[in-house]
Amino acid sequence: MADAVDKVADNVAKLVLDEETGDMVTKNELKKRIQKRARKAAAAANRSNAQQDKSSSAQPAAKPAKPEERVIDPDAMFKQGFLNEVYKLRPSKEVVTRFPPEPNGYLHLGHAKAIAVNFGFARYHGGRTILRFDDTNPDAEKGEYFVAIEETIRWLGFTPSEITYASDNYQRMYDLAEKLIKMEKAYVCHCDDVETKKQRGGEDGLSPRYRCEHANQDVETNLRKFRGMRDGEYEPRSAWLRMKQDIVNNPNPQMWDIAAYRIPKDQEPHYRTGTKWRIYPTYDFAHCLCDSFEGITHSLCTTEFIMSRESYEWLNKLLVDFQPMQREYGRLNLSGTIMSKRGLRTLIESNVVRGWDDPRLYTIKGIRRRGIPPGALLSFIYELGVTTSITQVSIKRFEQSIRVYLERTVPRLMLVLDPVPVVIEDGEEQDLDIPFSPKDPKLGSHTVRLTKTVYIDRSDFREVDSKDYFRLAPGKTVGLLNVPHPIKAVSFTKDETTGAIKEIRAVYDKEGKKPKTYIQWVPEGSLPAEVRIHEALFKSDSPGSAPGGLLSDVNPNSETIWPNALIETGFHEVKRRAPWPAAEGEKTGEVGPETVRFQAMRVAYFALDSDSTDDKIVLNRIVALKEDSGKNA
Ligand SMILES: Nc1ncnc2c1ncn2[C@@H]1O[C@H](COP(=O)(O)OP(=O)(O)OP(=O)(O)O)[C@@H](O)[C@H]1O
Ligand SMILES: NC(=O)CC[C@H](N)C(=O)O
Repeated sequence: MADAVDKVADNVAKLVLDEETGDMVTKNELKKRIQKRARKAAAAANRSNAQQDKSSSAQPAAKPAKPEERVIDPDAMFKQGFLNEVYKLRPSKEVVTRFPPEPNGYLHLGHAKAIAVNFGFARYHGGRTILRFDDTNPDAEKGEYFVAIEETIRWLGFTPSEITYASDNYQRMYDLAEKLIKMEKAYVCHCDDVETKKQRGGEDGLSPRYRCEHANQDVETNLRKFRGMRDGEYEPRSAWLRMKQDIVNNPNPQMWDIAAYRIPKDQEPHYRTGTKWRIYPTYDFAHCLCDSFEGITHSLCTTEFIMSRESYEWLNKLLVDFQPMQREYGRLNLSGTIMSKRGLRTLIESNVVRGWDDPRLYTIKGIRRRGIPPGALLSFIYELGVTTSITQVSIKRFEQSIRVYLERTVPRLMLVLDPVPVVIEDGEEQDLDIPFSPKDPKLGSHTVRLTKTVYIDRSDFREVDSKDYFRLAPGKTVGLLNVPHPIKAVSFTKDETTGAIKEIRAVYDKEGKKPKTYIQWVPEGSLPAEVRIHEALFKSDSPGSAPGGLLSDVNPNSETIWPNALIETGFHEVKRRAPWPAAEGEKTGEVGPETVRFQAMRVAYFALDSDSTDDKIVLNRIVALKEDSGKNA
C-alpha cells in the first residue's frame, strides 16, 4: 500500500490546473482540452470572420511566462532607467534619502512605491533613509498614524536610519523665516482667498498678475507682524507670511508669492509641540529646509511636485548651505478602487467595509490583513519599475503578480467550501503522507487520515451526468487528490425539504481507466472554518468619479461568506510554521495571523483573518488561483 501511496503523491505532483474549469487534471488531459478549445475557438472565429479579413484572429495568444521564469530582480529599477539617471546626476558617496509622509491617515499601495523607491535607492547605493514625519498640519494629524506608518515601513522590510519630525525644526525654521523677511524676500499678507486668486490671474488665470500692497511693507513692519502672528495677535487665517518670489513675470505658479507660514483655522494642539506654536510652516517652506537640515542628497517625490522644484531650490539657495536635489517619479495608481483618505473615510463611516484594514481596501493595513506578503507587494512594485510617467494598473494585474509570488512560496492544503459527505462503501482507513508542495520537497509533508467518509465540495457533484462534465456523478469516476484509487458514485440522498444533496455513496474504481479529473476532499475530523471570499469592492473602473457618487458604485456582492467550510488538520502545522514565506519584514518580531498562508488546492490562496480565535478559524481569500473566480465548468 505504501508504494501505491508514493505513486499517488508522484502522480499528484504531475497534475495541473485547468484554468478554465478549475479541474486538476493530467498534463495530457489538459493538452487535449486546450487543443479542443482552440479548435472550437478557431471555428467560431472563422464563422465570425467569414466576411472579414481573417488574419487578425489567427494570431496565437502569447504564452504567459512560467512563474519561476518571472522572478524579479529587486535592484533592476536602480541599475537602469530613471533612478539610475537620477543617481548619475549626483553620484554621492553617502546617499541619504527620506520618506516623508504626512501623519494624517494610513498608508496605501501608492505609498508602498514611495517607500520602495526611497529606501531601495539608498540601500542600493549603500546609503540610508530617514523616516521624516511631515507634521506641519496639526488640524489633521493624530498619534495613531505616526505609530501605524512606522510599523508599515518595518513590515515592508525597511529600517529607517533615523526617525525625525518636521516639528523638531520649528524654532530653526521660524528663525529662517525672520531671516527671509530681513532679506526682503518675505512679507506678511492679509489678503483673503478671493483677492489672492485675483492676484494670480483670476478664475481663468488669464488676467494680468499683480502684487498686493502688503508686498511693499518694510522689513520692520513685516517682522512686527510676523512676531504678532506667532504671539497670537491675529485671528486664524487673517495674516500669512508670503515668500516674495516673482508673481508677475515667472510662468510657474509655484513662484507666485506662495505661503510660507499660516495660522491654522482649528488651532488643534500639535501632537508633539502641543500649544507652543500658533503658526505653522507650509509644506513649501518646510520640506526643502528639512531636506537640507538632514543632509538629504536625493529628495525623491512624485511628479505633482515638478513645479515645486523651482521654489524648493529658490528657498534653499537663499537660506541654507547644503543643497539637496529634488527629482520626481510617476505615482502608482490602481484603477477600480480608491486610495484617497476622504473616500476611504466615507466607506468606513457608511459601514461598507469593516475598517481601515478591510481586505477589500488598498490601504497597506488592508493588503496586509488580506494576507498579501510584504515580499509579494514589493515584487509587484519592482516588476512595474519606475519612470516619470504615472503608472496606472488594474487590480487584475496586481493580483496576477501576487498569485505568481504565492505559487512559489506557500504550502498546499485541501479545503472544501461547501462540504457534502461521500461514504466510500469499500473504503478502509489509512494514513496518507501528503507533501505541502508538489514541486518543492523542502516544504515537507504531513499526514492526512483517509477516512471511510470524506467530504467533497457540493459543486463537484452532479445528479445528472453529461459528456462534457468530468467530476463526480452517478456512475462516473473521479480522482480524489492524493488518494490511490479513484471513486465512482453509486447513489445519493437528498434533503426532502430543500432538495439539497445530503449524502453521496461511492465505491473505489480500482480496475477502470485513470480518471481525467481529480478533486479535493477532506476527511472526517477536519477543522470547521468560516471562509470569506472578496471580490472587487466597486463596479466601475473609476469609482472616484462615478456619476452617482462613490457609494453608488459599491459592488453589493463584494463579500461572500462560506460559514461551514472544512479544512484538513494539516492546517495546524501550517499555522505553527508561519510566516509563509519567511521574507523580510515578517522574519523577525511578532507575526500576525495573516502570515498563515496556503494554497487551498482547486479553490484559492488563503490567509488567516484577525477575526479568528482559538476556537474559530476565519480565512480570507488572498487571490483566486486564476484570473476569473468562477470555476465551474
Ligand atoms: N500613489 C502614490 N504613488 C507613489 N508615491 C506616492 C503616492 N501617494 C503618495 N506618495 C508619496 O508618498 C510620500 C508620503 O506621502 P504623504 O503621506 O505625504 O502623501 P499624500 O500625497 O498626502 O498621500 P494621499 O493623499 O494619497 O494619502 C510622498 O513622497 C508622496 O509623494
Ligand atoms: N516631497 C514629497 O515627497 C511630498 C511629501 C509630502 N508629505 C506630501 O505629500 O505632501
